[in-house]
Amino acid sequence: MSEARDERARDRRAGAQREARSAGGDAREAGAGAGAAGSGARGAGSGDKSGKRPMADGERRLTAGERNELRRQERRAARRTDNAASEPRRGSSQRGSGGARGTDSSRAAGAARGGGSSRPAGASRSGGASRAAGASRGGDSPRAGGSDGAGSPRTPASREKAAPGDHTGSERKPVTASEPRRDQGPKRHRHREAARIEAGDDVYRAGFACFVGRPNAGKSTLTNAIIGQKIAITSNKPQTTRHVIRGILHRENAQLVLVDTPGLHRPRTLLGERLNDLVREVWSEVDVIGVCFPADEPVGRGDRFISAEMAELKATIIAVVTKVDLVDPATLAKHLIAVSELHDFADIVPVSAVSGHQVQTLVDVLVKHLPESPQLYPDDVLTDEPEQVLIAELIREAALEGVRDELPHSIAVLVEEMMVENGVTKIYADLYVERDSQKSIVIGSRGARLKEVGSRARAEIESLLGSRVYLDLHVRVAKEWQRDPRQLRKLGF
Ligand SMILES: Nc1nc2c(ncn2[C@@H]2O[C@H](COP(=O)(O)OP(=O)(O)OP(=O)(O)O)[C@@H](O)[C@H]2O)c(=O)[nH]1
Repeated sequence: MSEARDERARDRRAGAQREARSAGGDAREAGAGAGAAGSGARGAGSGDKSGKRPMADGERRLTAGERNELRRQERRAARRTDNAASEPRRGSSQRGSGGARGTDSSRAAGAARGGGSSRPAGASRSGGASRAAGASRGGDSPRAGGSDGAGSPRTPASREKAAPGDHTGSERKPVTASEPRRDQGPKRHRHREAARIEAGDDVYRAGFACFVGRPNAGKSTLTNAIIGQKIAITSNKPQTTRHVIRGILHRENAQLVLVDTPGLHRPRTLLGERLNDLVREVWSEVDVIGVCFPADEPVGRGDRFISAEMAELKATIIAVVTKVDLVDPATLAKHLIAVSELHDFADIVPVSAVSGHQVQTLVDVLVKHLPESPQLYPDDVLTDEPEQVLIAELIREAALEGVRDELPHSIAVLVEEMMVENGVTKIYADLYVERDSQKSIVIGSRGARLKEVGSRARAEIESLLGSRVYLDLHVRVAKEWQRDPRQLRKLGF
């Protein structure tokens, strides 16, 4: 099955390359035309309005698809080199070196979070809430499994199929959650063993976790709060997240790879279907899943649906009650009880990503359920996402500000070209919408809105890259791109 998936992925990549190559010519022509036609559609940069670097005879710029493929190949090669270099460190000796490695990065991440205290912000809510969660599990529910997955009556069919002894920590390689651990044969459910070992032991743990939940539940904000850097964009528009983005938290005795996924939703377009497929693929590959329930909204049908979907997964499932800063303790207590009745969660953790309340506690709980494993990523890596993707996302986030109705869903961004000149990173990006009317809204009167979007995005990109940025934004119409397989491929879906 994984071979078939490999093959499909190869086909997709080859198709995307072909697509990118053929689209490259059109895009350049269209760009030149639009540039000449109206400066209103360009904005945000400073100076150098003339456009891109002149090409030498016979020279051709790589398209975004080709550049991404090149980077992917480079990353794969780098990982292979890392694997080879770290081979002697695998196994038990890994733990000692992991200790020394983890300290600084995890301290840095904590500092960046601006608090990082494991003490909950509101004493009454914090201790109370997590006790309340425990109490409601133990008291109101007949299931008393606690956090030990081994005591749980739930036994997914997939677990039964797994062959014993097929996985040891020393076999693990630095892989991404979207690239399944194919080299390991059938998977065993390591989290049971992990949960059996008390937190705070001297075991090195590493693995993948993700947050799921209805759109707008606070998944991306929580991911950023845990990683300590903005790796995922957020907005108050549902279905903001469209990419699977991995953030890596380094601790002295653990490495937690958080996979930010789009919210599961009823798909209305081909894009929606693809995003849902992506989410389910991630679910089947991670070690721990935190189902997010926003505390300020009653438990509803969507929450019940998602909780039911969890039952068949191999991962350890915990509940995360988000946005607790928005409700009073009594409302929170009721909410915790309602959540505990949805599913036999291994743990229930109330948090606020905005105030930082219990974020560290949540990290402890996630790590507790990770398997014993060697380090998966090098020390200083916070995300394995290509810069271009992060930058495109920051531009999209800026463009989402202040737009409403269907427009947020119609916006897509592709970074066409990036280069560094005299210490300035020059970025040429296209912002796609689906209709001409949307194009006028995004550009605004005399280009004012686009300029604002550019300034906001540029500030965020400068903070990401740590360098001065020149940003050239170009608005294009790609009719009905959310329903068009060709356009979707071009835009990276
Ligand atoms: N007050 C408060 N607001 C929060 C908190 N966490 C998230 N939010 C807000 O809730 C909104 C949605 O947050 P996101 O992190 O984008 O939600 P998401 O679940 O990733 O959304 P999708 O991408 O649609 O799946 C944003 O406006 C956040 O600022 C929190 O702890 N407290």
